Amino acid sequence: MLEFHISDALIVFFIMPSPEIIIATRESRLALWQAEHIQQQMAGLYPLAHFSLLGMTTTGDQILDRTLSAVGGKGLFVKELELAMLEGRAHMAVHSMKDVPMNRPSELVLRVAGPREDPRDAFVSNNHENLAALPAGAIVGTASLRRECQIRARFPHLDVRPLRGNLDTRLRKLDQGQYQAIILAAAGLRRLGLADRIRSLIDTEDSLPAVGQGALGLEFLANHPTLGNWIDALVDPATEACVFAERTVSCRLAGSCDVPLGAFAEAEGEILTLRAFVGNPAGTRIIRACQSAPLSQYKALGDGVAMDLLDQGAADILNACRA
Ligand SMILES: NCc1[nH]cc(CCC(=O)O)c1CC(=O)O
Repeated sequence: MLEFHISDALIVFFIMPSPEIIIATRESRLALWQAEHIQQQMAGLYPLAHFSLLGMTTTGDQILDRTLSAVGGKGLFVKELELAMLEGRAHMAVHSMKDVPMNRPSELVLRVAGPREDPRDAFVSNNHENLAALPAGAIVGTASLRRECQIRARFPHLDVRPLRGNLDTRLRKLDQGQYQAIILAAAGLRRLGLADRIRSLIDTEDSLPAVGQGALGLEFLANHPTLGNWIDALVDPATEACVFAERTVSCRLAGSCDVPLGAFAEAEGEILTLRAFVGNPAGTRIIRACQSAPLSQYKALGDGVAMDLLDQGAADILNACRA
C-alpha cells in the first residue's frame, strides 16, 4: 500500500510537468512588493507549481513629465500587463485595484485578493501634523483630482499642486522642500515599510478613498485550466464585494474618464454600506450619496448609488470634466 503511494508521488514529480505560472508585474518597488506577496502566498498553497515574476516597465512608468490623464489615463499601468497575458508571455498579473480601468479585455478575469490594506489617504509632511495645521498658501502635492477636490473644498486657503512619480520619487520631492505636505495612499506606504512617514491618517469622511484603494487585484487568463480555482483561495468575498460595488459606481458615472470621484464600501457582517461623491477639481461643487444593501447585492448597490448621484446632477459635473 505504502509503495503504491510513493510511486504515485514519483509519477507526479517526474512525469507530469510541474505547472509554470508567470506573474506579470510593474517594476516599481510597490508593484514588486505586491507581486511577490501574491507569489509567496500561491507558492505556499500550491507547492507543486512554480511561480515566477515577469517585471515590465509600462508606458505609465516612463511618462514622468506630463499629467497622466493627458497621455491616456492611469489604465496605462495595467494595459501592458494585460497585453503580456493576451500574447501568452504571462498567465496572470497583480495590480493595485485602484489602477485597474473599467474597460478590460473579455479574455481576462479580475478578482480581488484580501484582506484589504488601510484604504485611507495619509497626510505626509516633515513639519506639520495634518491639513488643518497648514498655514495659508502652503503647497500640498497630490496626483489625484479626487484628493485635490476634497482638499480644496475644505481648505480653500491651501495651494494644491500636481505631484507625479512613484512613491520614492514623491517622498523625495517632499523632502527637497518642493511641497509642505503631500497626500499618499496609506496602503502603499505601509506595504513598503514607510508607515513612519505618515503624520496622520485622513478620516474617510474628509477624504473619501478612491475606488479600490488598498486592495490588490489579480487578473488572469479566463481559459487557464487551473488558475481560476487557485486564485479563488486568495479572494476575500467581503473585500471583493466592496471593491466591485465601488467599481460599479465608477463604471456608471465616469467610465475610464479621469474625474474627481471617490467611492468606498465597508462590510459589516452581511451588510455593505457604500459612500460615493463626485465633484469638480476646484472643490466648489460636491455631490454625495450613501446606501446600504446585503453583500450579495453589491452590483445593485453600486447602481443605486450611481443613480442617486445622477439624480442630484452628477452628469453636469462629469460633462464639465470631459470638456
Ligand atoms: N496611483 C498610484 C497608486 N496606486 C496604488 C497606490 C497605493 C496602494 C493602493 O492604494 O492600493 C498608489 C499610490 C498612491 O496613491 O499614493
